[in-house]
Amino acid sequence: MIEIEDLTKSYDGTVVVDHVTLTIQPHTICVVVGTSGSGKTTLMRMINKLVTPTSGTVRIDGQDIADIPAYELRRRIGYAIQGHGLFPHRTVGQNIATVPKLVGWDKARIARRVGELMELFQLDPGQFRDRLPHELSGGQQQRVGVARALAAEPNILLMDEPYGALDPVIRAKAQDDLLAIQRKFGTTVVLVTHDMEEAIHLGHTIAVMDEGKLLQCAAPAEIIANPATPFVAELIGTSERPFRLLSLSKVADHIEPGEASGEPIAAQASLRDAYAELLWSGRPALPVLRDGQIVGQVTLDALAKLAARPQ
Ligand SMILES: Nc1ncnc2c1ncn2[C@@H]1O[C@H](COP(=O)(O)OP(=O)(O)OP(=O)(O)O)[C@@H](O)[C@H]1O
Repeated sequence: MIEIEDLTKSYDGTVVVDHVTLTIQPHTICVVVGTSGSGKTTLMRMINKLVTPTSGTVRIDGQDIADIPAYELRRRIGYAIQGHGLFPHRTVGQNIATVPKLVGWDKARIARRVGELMELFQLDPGQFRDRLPHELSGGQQQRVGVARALAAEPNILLMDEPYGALDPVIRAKAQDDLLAIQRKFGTTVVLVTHDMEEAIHLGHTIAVMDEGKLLQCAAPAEIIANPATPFVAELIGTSERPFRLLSLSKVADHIEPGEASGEPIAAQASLRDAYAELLWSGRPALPVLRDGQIVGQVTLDALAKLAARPQ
């Protein structure tokens, strides 16, 4: 658990993080959103001591980080940043091995871990281990950046705009990779982004910041239904609210009996995708496909009810 209590950072008298109190539960993803300059990165960097707070405390599993040496924090907390921050003259293998080497793992264990992570991120070790970062695509570099952050098996991962530079298709894939990895390892993730869509897709909780202050921290559905301030409502995008609600659920959870006609939709698709397909194809219902079988239908009527303002 990460407990941030009354945390403030000022530079030359200008407050950039303003008395923020926030608890991040273990094994969850907390996404920090807000406009540019609202203090998101500064807040996150106080968790791994890259920035020293002016006042307030951060506790990790009950321990004040002021009492934890920086090298130990670096092992416990992975850090992935926009632009990947890879060392340009080190190979992919050497980049991923950075922290395990720092903390003194033996060679065989490091080699095993590098291989395991490369497989996990679908980078064939035979093909990619000895390449330099500039010999990779942007999406591959991004995966190496996250693999490097996870190398020493940290139980906390901090990510600062990790997908900012990726095109939408690769970005969606990278987000799904993160969700799968987070589920597999139970890592506690704090992720900073400008993108509300990304926050809703990834976050168990969303923390909204403006001018250094934390305006609201809640589950996505709660933030959409009950934004705490007009600024939070604006950030969600008033006209987007129904679609954002639909994007939170899967078709699998809203299958009805009955036989619809035409192209089926996958049970794993989001309701938002189903809604788009219903409108686009002009059908009142879509057959739902799970494990190669049609298992029922998803209907326009049901989606319209789900997208309506929560009572
Ligand atoms: N080392 C520093 N010295 C002085 N001011 C700083 C320093 N680091 C950050 N700031 C200021 O603190 C404020 C918050 O910066 P921060 O990077 O935390 O915002 P952010 O929400 O992450 O922004 P962005 O989304 O643009 O990255 C900004 O006004 C920035 O100029």
